[in-house]
Amino acid sequence: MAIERTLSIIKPDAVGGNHIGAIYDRFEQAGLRIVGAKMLQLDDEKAGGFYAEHAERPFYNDLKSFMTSGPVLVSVLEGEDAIAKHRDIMGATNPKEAAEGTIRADFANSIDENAVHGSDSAQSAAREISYFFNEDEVCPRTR
Ligand SMILES: Nc1ncnc2c1ncn2[C@@H]1O[C@@H]2COP(=O)(O)O[C@H]2[C@H]1O
Repeated sequence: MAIERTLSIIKPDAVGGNHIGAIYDRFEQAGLRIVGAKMLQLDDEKAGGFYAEHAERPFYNDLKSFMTSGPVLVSVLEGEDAIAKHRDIMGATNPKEAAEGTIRADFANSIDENAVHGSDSAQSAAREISYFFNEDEVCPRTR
């Protein structure tokens, strides 16, 4: 299987709930390596640009308000089949539909405040990683 990179966001609800360590633990237990990380306070423009594909959706303004309501932790995860693996660990977008034991089942309360985001394809991973990280801010493991 191919080694891939994917973008992870731990959203304001999960950062505020002090769940960063628990969520990182799930990534690492699944064999994903954290190769880039930073905490950011997004503003309306930065959050809106990230979610530009949803600009016409009815939830876009609420999504921007939520994503700017507190800091987020953005990370680059690397590993075999990382994009699909990360999405499996997160669970369904709507936590009410998320499988037992997934991050959203355990840490999210609603589809609007759903704890985490992950890239959904190789193309979106490339765009989303470069949206938040310069090349020299991603550090391949050397040991
Ligand atoms: N009906 C909806 N469909 C998809 N995403 C939604 C919907 N309503 C709110 N959202 C939020 O919009 C976000 C867009 O991508 P995320 O994977 O970060 O998670 C999504 C949800 O938190």
